[in-house]
Amino acid sequence: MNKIEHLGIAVRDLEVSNVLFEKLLGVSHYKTEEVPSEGVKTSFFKIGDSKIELLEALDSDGPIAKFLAKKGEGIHHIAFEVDDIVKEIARLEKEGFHVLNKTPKRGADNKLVAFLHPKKANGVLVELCQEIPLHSPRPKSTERVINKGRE
Ligand SMILES: CC[C@@H](C(=O)O)C(=O)SCCNC(=O)CCNC(=O)[C@H](O)C(C)(C)COP(=O)(O)OP(=O)(O)OC[C@H]1O[C@@H](n2cnc3c(N)ncnc32)[C@H](O)[C@@H]1OP(=O)(O)O
Ligand SMILES: [Co+2]
Repeated sequence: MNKIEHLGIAVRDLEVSNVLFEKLLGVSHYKTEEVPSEGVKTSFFKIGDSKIELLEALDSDGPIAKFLAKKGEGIHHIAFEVDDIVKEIARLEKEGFHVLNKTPKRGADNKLVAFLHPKKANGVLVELCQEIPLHSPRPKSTERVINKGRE
């Protein structure tokens, strides 16, 4: 694994939390993106080499809606950047982790992602992220780039 790619934070109202995090971090979010397959609407902040992903539930039965109902707002997952997600999935399965999706899926911010169950990771939901090469087809998720200058 290379580094922490982002921290995912579950929030009830993305617009309200965007304002809060803009005040906290002193920067604006650089994009919002819906990922309907995960039942989420996200916004991303970048400070230095670190990223924060805010996650609002798009529907009432997705992972964020369930998390908010059980635990309330707060840190939902930690995401690690990897170079080869397929290799990492195989390695982590051998190490005894419970990989929730053995085939990587499209995540937000141009990533392929896979998740490890918190029950086998000290109560932490872990996301693996691999950057999708630029020449790949666009993700199916809808994307609204706020700061086009970054792309
Ligand atoms: C935007 C795309 C992507 C990106 O590119 O960054 C994302 O970040 S998407 C983020 C949302 N998607 C996911 O979280 C997908 C992976 N998660 C899951 O598959 C499920 O949430 C789960 C982890 C398997 C749990 O689902 P389920 O078993 O249906 O829910 P329960 O509420 O019954 O929980 C069981 C058990 O696990 C504990 N739990 C649940 N979520 C978390 C969490 N985020 N962190 C720590 N623990 C968690 C929950 O409390 C239950 O524990 P017990 O009550 O002790 O049984
Ligand atoms: Co994430």
